[in-house]
Amino acid sequence: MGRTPLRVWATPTLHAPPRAAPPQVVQRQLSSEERVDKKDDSPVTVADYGAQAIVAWSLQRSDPSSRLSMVAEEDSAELSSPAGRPMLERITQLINSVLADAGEAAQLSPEEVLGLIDLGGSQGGPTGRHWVLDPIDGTRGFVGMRQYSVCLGMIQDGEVVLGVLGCPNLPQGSVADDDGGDGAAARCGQEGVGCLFSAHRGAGAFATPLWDDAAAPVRIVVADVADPGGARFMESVESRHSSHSTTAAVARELGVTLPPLRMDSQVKYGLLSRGCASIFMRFPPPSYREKIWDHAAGFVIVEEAGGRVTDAGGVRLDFSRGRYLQLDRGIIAAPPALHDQLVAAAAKVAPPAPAAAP
Ligand SMILES: Nc1ncnc2c1ncn2[C@@H]1O[C@H](COP(=O)(O)O)[C@@H](OP(=O)(O)O)[C@H]1O
Ligand SMILES: [Mg+2]
Repeated sequence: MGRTPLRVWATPTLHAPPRAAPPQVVQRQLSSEERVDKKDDSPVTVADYGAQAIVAWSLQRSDPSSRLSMVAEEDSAELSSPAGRPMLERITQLINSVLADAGEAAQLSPEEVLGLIDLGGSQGGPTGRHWVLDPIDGTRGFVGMRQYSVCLGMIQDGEVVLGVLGCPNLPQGSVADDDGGDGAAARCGQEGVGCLFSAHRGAGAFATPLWDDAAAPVRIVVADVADPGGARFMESVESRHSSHSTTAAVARELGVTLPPLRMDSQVKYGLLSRGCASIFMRFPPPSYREKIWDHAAGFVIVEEAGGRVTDAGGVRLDFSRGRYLQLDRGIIAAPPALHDQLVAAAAKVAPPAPAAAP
């Protein structure tokens, strides 16, 4: 990966002069005018919109001859009204400062920014090439000064073939229990913090320091753990996103004794791929529909690191059905030696709901 705008957006201030507006700066200085709550009550910030526009700009420029299909989280609805104008102008200013810092001559207008954000409205599907973007995954973590990630995947004819996870607050070494908590952001920009995970289908999974263009990517593999007694499991920080009581019950049933590692965003897939933990579980409320941008990049990275990612019934995730995943209960990811045991434990403590009577 060269010095792409995606990497520039995620460059910490310690290693680059603060002319640009990397997300750490935006994260630390986030004001109440720079975030709004969406209709579903989840937050969105200038960083979410800015990252979506700049990735769309970059993808479009990389292949101007083809029509870009991008399935992405954000749309311009909140920014298009007069009330959204100050936020749109702030986003435009941030983007233009990132572009200038990257040595790009281009400067965007607010209207161009709206157009770029709305390039993310593709429906995806089983044929053709679709980019899948979560510009800031874990926005609650971003707002709460915890973990978050910039997640880009590529689907080709229904299969995720490429994935990149930029994790600006994630330590490059071992991750202790408190690394997902409030201490994480205090360390961002420090030596040894900030990871880029990537995978190309059939070519393995790799990790590299996020801001060091010269560092060679290192091949990563999932932990070789078959004994649940030595396994560490990960879950969301937010119990409203994934039931902590269900994961605890599955872990108990399996014989996992270590406490959970709670982290925001797809950094969990990165940590699983790097062998820092051996299980990821997610049990959202039954009415919730998981979106493909929350899993596509992490999915291919875990698979290329030798892991399995399925729904709670053991069926491999299917990214060919549009913007949503169709899941049985939730998501389970683990090395093969643990995965079957996990599915069996989930079937015992969180069985599928009985089919509705005809
Ligand atoms: N009620 C809910 N149940 C499950 N997931 C939810 C949810 N509300 C939001 N999410 C998703 O959970 C993601 C964060 O996952 P995690 O809890 O693992 O950090 C959010 O991504 P965004 O932050 O990109 O919106 C959002 O897509
Ligand atoms: Mg997300």
